[in-house]
Amino acid sequence: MELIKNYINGKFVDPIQNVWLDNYCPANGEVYGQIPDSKKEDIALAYDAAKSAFQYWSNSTLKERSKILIRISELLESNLQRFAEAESKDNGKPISLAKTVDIPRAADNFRFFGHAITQFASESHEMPGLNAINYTLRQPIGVVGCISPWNLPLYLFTWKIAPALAAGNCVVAKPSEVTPLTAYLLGEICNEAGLPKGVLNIVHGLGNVAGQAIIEHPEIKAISFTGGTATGAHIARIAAPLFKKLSLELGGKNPNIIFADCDYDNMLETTLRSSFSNQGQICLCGSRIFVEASIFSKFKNDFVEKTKQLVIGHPADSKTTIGALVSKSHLEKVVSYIKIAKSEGHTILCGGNKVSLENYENGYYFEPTIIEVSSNDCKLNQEEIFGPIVTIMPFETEEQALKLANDVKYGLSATLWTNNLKRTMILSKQLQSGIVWVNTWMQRDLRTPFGGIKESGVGREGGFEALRFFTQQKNICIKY
Ligand SMILES: NC(=O)C1=CN([C@@H]2O[C@H](COP(=O)(O)OP(=O)(O)OC[C@H]3O[C@@H](n4cnc5c(N)ncnc54)[C@H](O)[C@@H]3O)[C@@H](O)[C@H]2O)C=CC1
Ligand SMILES: O=C(O)/C=C/C=C(\O)C(=O)O
Repeated sequence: MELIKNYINGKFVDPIQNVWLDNYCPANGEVYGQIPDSKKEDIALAYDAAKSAFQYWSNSTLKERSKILIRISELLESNLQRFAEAESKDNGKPISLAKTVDIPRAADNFRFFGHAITQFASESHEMPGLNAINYTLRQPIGVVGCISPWNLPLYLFTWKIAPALAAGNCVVAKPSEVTPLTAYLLGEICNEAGLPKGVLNIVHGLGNVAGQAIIEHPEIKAISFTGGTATGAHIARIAAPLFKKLSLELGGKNPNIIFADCDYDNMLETTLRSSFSNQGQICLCGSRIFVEASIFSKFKNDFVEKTKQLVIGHPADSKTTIGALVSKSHLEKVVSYIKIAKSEGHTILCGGNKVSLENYENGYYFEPTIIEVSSNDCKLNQEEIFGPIVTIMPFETEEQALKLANDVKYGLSATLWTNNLKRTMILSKQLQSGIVWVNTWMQRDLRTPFGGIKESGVGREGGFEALRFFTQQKNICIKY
């Protein structure tokens, strides 16, 4: 049994009320560990530790912060196999993905912000003729809250924590209760890297209990959250009257627009990934595929053919390309969309079923699924499924493609496949999303602003945007 503990003030501690939650393995549906069911008093303890550490950490040199963050990054890299195995076991994702994407990116997050903080600067404004100069300090906020989801557990957890720490804040963080394991292991790495006690505190537990206590805490003045749109809206309702800074990275229902003039083979390979990577559980997945009518039928056949070749298997098997969904309840949510698809009269081109793997019959496996829809105005195209289900639909004109792409409440990312420069420029400008990829997908440069518009969130993560979020400005005007 894997017993996960809270990491508070540099130590691993039991939850104060000694209440625990079961942790399930998606690959076989069995309980394999327990995690703290932390309450308000655990968050208060973590807050106190963070507050005590703030004086030292906020005054530490950039050199010290940078050195420790880079050391954490190195330790994650040298523990790659251990972390990848833990992530794969806890989340159900293929080990190959955890090893090549999740854990390397978590390490990159620390290294990137370890360097970025040494380059972060603020402005000064001289007032010619008035003998005055303004300079703007960018000061750490204090104790901040970081709440992350289950789909890219350590990747997204560290994407928040690293800039918060780099900017001189102390952190109370809560990973998803569904995937707590790598966040727990991170505590060990932080101690080994010499992160002073209390600077980072990791508390495990339910969203509506431990998470709620973070967002309600009157002295935690900034919240960085990634997760579902409904949860984001709830957090905003609580945090706004408490005047907290908020960064919300929420759901998506991203269009993947394919024109006939694209580089077809690259498009097909990438579309396979943008549809089904991580079992479709990435907020950036292109779940609505719109294809120019002249290549629709070829695309449909080729895409179905390729999808059928994906290997559904145990996450620990290196040949597996489609692992298990994260939880039983999420599997049931995904299954419910097949019923909806049938009731809405769509055509299931492939997939659509749960999979019973030999020896792992209780695991949460589901076939990668392609559904042909005839309208964008249906639940399948309007609601975030967040699983291995994509829809395809033909379009005739650029204008129609744009209208279909934008006709949704979300606005996180969009992918465009074309070699027409003018079309690229016009559509990229008009697509309602925070991120547009042209002839690529999920090509990430950590310096760029990352986030969505509409119901996909507010605020931007990444690069200096994240460092700006985790600092507050103070303008000082000096007359001489
Ligand atoms: N990266 C993304 O965009 C994600 C989107 N989702 C979407 O959201 C749907 C629901 O998934 P959930 O696991 O329920 O996501 P969620 O949004 O409830 O969970 C994300 C994080 O928020 C925490 N949380 C939940 N309620 C909270 C509260 N009241 N106060 C503070 N923290 C709270 C959770 O414990 C978790 O750490 C998914 O089916 C998917 O459509 C889910 C996870 C990630
Ligand atoms: O690459 C990133 O920074 C983020 C990727 C994915 C998500 O944020 C998500 O799936 O929530």
